Amino acid sequence: MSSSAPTLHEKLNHLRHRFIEQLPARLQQTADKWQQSHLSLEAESRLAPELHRFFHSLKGTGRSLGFERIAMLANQGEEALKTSPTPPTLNSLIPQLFQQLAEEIKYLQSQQGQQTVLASLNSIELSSAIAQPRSKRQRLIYLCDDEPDQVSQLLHHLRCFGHEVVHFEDTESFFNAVITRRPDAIIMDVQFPQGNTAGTETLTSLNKLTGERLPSIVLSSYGDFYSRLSAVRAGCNGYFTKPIKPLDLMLAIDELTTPLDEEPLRVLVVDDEPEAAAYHSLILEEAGMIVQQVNHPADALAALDRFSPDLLLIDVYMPVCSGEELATIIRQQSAHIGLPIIYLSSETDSQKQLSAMTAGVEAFITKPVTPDELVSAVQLRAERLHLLRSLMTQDSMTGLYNHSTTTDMIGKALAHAYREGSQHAMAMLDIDHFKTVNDTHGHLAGDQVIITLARLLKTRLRVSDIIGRYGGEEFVVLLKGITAERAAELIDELRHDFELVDFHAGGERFRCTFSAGISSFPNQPSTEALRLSADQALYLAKRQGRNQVVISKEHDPNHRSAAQRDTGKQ
Ligand SMILES: Nc1nc2c(ncn2[C@@H]2O[C@H](COP(=O)(O)OP(=O)(O)OP(=O)(O)O)[C@@H](O)[C@H]2O)c(=O)[nH]1
Repeated sequence: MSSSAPTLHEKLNHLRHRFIEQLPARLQQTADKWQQSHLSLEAESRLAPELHRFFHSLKGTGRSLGFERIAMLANQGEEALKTSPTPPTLNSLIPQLFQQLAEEIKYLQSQQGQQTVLASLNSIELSSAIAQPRSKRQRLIYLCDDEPDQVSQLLHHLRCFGHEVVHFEDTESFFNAVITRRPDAIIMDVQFPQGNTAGTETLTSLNKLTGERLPSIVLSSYGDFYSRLSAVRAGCNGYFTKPIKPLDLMLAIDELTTPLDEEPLRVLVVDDEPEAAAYHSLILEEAGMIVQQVNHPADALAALDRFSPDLLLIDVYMPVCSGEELATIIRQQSAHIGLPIIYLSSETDSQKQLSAMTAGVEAFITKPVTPDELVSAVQLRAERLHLLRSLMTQDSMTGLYNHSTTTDMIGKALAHAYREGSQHAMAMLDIDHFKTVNDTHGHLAGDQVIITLARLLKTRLRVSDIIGRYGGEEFVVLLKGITAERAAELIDELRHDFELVDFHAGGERFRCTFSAGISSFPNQPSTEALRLSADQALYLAKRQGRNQVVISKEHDPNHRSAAQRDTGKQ
């Protein structure tokens, strides 16, 4: 039985429960410390900063998660400590606040309280930018067409590039499906048994009913003026006459939706409050970003090197070291000079905000922050650095990592795997007889083959895998956390799909294949050893007849590749 992924509201609800669950123990611990500190004035003043931090973070996280009363009580505690009143005032106020907080937690844990929590949760508004992650690689495409030959060819190409495709043979079932679940794009045939423009008429009715113009591309046997006019009136974004070239159709789908080459933004969240860090991470992840959390400032430097974020989101108020101090430490390292930093704090005092900004941070966001505000603040500041970085690290033709970046990233991944004791596999891929492809069909057609293979790797492998263009028609992939055997199976599936892709040049149709060699870590303990070993296996694959995947001999001398097993080759 398949269970659907939790929605943002469900994840938020889980986070709120977790926050409320751990709060009584935290409150009790702080109350006990306060009780004991009464023994001396000195103990009381020693506890004051810790108590201030407790109220401050409770206020921030409470507000972010929508616990208004908890935030209000915490604010009273923070203000009382800030204005440093005489001990007798504090002595009566603090235990009173502890008591009120304990009552509020009890209420929130009761059935009635939980209903209130749910009601406030449902009031969280999510903009369409957040509800629909920008960078998800897979799109939902509805293909409505009743011509079996064309359909099977299109389905192969669309699925091969990682899209989820639902096929409808008639306009009625297509119509009902769109009402139930909106696709990212529609591919619609124009002619059906009901009429020569039944396809475009269905789209027109849908647009009227939904009040939206659904992204759509029309396929037609005719290129005449009136057929095209019917498509324009139905609000279609593209018009293809048959026979369709699937790769051209894929490009049109890309233009209709978000470009695939757009790598998601990477954000590092540093916050000593796990629930606050989890809340902000959740919002950014829902908007399609890759987020990593660090709960101790001392771990931030290692995380920066390992994760290479496009932006840092720091809580200003942390124990051990403040956000300002952390930002200064980071800024003092030349590698991170241009990294955008955003402070996140419940501090509303503008003077304090101004002084915090002296460490050269880009923005100061006051908690609680709405999902929309957080996402747009991060996007605004991170995208410029992200673009500059892409230009330096990516191969311009394919959008894959270039040679030096790939080597660099694999080195870092291996260092991490060595510490964690995990395993990785490396695959080297090379297009077969590529010189002949160029010589026969032209350099532009050759480029198209390279771009298509790059795209196939990008859409079908995991976001966490490292995919690089090593040289001309050679690619390298680090497949994380899997064995050489599993990697060979995965690459062999891609090999099989790739050999069925149709390319067109100068009125001719042609197909291409690739060969691959696989090596594995820690069998081969360094980037260079992995590369050499995978290269030897690739050489063997070429010598044995190409269009196959071979696992390095050093890995297992008795091993036969997945392709060899398929074809029974020795
Ligand atoms: N179109 C195109 N061709 C390229 C690019 N980079 C390298 N090439 C060409 O790729 C070809 C690679 O040829 P070889 O490495 O000899 O490969 P092959 O002998 O054809 O094939 P195998 O023996 O199966 O590897 C050369 O003709 C290069 O000019 C590129 O970016 N675009």
